[in-house]
Amino acid sequence: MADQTIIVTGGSQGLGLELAKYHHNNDENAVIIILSRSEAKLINACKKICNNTEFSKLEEFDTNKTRLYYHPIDLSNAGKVENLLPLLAKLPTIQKTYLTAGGASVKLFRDYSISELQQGINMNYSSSLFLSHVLLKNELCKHLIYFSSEVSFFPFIGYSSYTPSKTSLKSLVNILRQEFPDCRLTNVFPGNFASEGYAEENLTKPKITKDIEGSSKPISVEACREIIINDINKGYDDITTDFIGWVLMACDMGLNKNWNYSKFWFLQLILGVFANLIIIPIYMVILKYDINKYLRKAQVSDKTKKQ
Ligand SMILES: NC(=O)C1=CN([C@@H]2O[C@H](COP(=O)(O)OP(=O)(O)OC[C@H]3O[C@@H](n4cnc5c(N)ncnc54)[C@H](OP(=O)(O)O)[C@@H]3O)[C@@H](O)[C@H]2O)C=CC1
Ligand SMILES: CCCCCCCCCCCCCCCC(=O)[C@@H](N)CO
Repeated sequence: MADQTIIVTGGSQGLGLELAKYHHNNDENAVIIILSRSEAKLINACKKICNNTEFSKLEEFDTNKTRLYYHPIDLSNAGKVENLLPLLAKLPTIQKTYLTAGGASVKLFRDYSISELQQGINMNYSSSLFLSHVLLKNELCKHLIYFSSEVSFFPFIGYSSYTPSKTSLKSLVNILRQEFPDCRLTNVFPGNFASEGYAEENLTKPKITKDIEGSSKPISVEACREIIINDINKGYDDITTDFIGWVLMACDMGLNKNWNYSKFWFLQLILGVFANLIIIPIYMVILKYDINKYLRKAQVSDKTKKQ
């Protein structure tokens, strides 16, 4: 019978669904719980995870019946997340919680509505913040896995509603590592991978953003999951999923960095010093030139549209 629990937020699609599927197939003594906002999407995801066999609502928890559960919730709603406590407290030991919920809407800052900016904070920061609080405060989970992004090492044009929240997550994890030394806290910084969310963000992504992030070619969701699980199993806690992500992490020096948490960290240290001295200053000059050229062009086409 199942004697442990694995929770996946954002488990209704993309990487979250893939992680839930992986653990459902590979950890036979684990209860899997997926959380996200849309009940219809969650039910669909459960069908994919268990090949249309048994699954149930979290309120009807009974390990004799099934080990796959779903629970629709907006994780950016602090009150609703706090009300999860009685449901979480009666589960078998929570071994892992993947805080995968999140997503990007990618545009120029001036093109967002105020509510889109609010959504960016809700989806990418609050949705992980509040659940972390409930789990850590009540000592309910042994290992939390956060999903930031490579962009948290390098903020650039197009991601203004997203990057600041992902950088906040990175900062939060560094603080929590100090306060909760007995709980394992992993921070994943993925590069592009081909999820449903990625396909959608590409519909509005400005050309300049596509050009800058070109070196992070999208990998498949399965490949991304494999890298993350392998690295977690090897004991790494700051994880990137492609080469450029590893380089950007190396460039992101400072008091926050837990150097020995990442792969080939000593090489990162040397590269970081060298890049901060020479490569980055040159790259920033070129980047500024490219962005200004793009903005001038965008302005010209705006004006012609208005005429
Ligand atoms: N794809 C990529 O290239 C990259 C992705 N990432 C990050 O990795 C994570 C997974 O990405 P990906 O698989 O692309 O994501 P998707 O956009 O494909 O899926 C996002 C998931 O999060 C859920 N979700 C969103 N907001 C909330 C909320 N407020 N409460 C509860 N659930 C919510 C969605 O379900 P519902 O709509 O039903 O709520 C959905 O299940 C995200 O955090 C993303 O920012 C990082 C770097 C690159
Ligand atoms: C030494 C200096 C070199 C600088 C090179 C700069 C390359 C930048 C690559 C950034 C890739 C970002 C991928 C993650 C995007 C993401 O999180 C979204 N797709 C979310 O869905």
